[in-house]
Amino acid sequence: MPRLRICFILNPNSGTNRRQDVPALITQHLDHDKVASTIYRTQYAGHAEELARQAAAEGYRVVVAVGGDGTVNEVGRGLLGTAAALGIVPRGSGNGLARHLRVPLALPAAIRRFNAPDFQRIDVGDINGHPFFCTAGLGFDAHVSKCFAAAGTRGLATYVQVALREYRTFRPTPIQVTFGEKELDTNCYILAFANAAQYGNNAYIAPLADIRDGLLDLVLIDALPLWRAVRVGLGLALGDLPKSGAADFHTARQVHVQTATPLGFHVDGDYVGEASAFKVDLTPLALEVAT
Ligand SMILES: Nc1ncnc2c1ncn2[C@@H]1O[C@H](COP(=O)(O)OP(=O)(O)OP(=O)(O)O)[C@@H](O)[C@H]1O
Repeated sequence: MPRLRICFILNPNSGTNRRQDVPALITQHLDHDKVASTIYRTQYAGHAEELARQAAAEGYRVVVAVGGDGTVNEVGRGLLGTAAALGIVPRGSGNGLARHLRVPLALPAAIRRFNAPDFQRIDVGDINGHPFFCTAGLGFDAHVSKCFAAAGTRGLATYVQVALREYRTFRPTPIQVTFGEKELDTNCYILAFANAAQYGNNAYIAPLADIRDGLLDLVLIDALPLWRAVRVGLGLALGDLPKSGAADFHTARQVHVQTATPLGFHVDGDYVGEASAFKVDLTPLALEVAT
């Protein structure tokens, strides 16, 4: 049997547990009779996408993102349209896609999975030309991801701190949302597009989202008074937001959004920028993953 060729793409800056020596763990936990592996290290933001595309062109069957959802997004983007499958060694602070795909969070166990991986395909979302694999969103979640990036420290505690601080001043924006036969004139506090069920850290924004159903789960929160903010927080933690009545849920393959004033958006937790028109769609089963 020829050995499975795997390329690991390591973001040296990701996550809160940077001290773990990933190359040593790969040497220790891969079965080198079954797997031939290489490690590429990213040198700048965006580099993982280029390295992933290069690894796919070099014939690697699996290209593994070693990092958080930002690195997973870059590697996934680089692999779209190629014959290589995406793997994940989760080393971020949220690890939304890894958690959704039930990749072990402990690095040795995650690495050992590549000795005999399972292959499956997942849907891929796109917002204004930016692919996403886990979630994208407009409004408060995007605003918090922008402030979080500027916060200097990572992790859930910083995220919650930033969200609580920004909650005091963030205001909703009037929007028009069109999908299928529906047209909603509403306000956007948060409009999330979920391919996977969670933002990361087991915060379940769309607990019923199926990453293989050919549909995005839309989660709309038009206003967030304190009572509802508490219920949304609980719903994220308990995974019962759809039952809570604190958010509206829809499913769609394609969505158009017009906003009264420019609104920030994120893909997979990384802030992208502002726009006042959004086209969001989903391509079914567009990416192969190895888990
Ligand atoms: N060598 C590098 N130098 C600077 N930035 C990098 C480098 N490699 C990758 N990046 C950028 O770092 C960003 C954050 O990485 P990543 O998401 O993997 O880690 P994280 O932010 O700690 O995890 P999480 O997204 O789970 O919070 C990525 O979007 C990527 O663009």
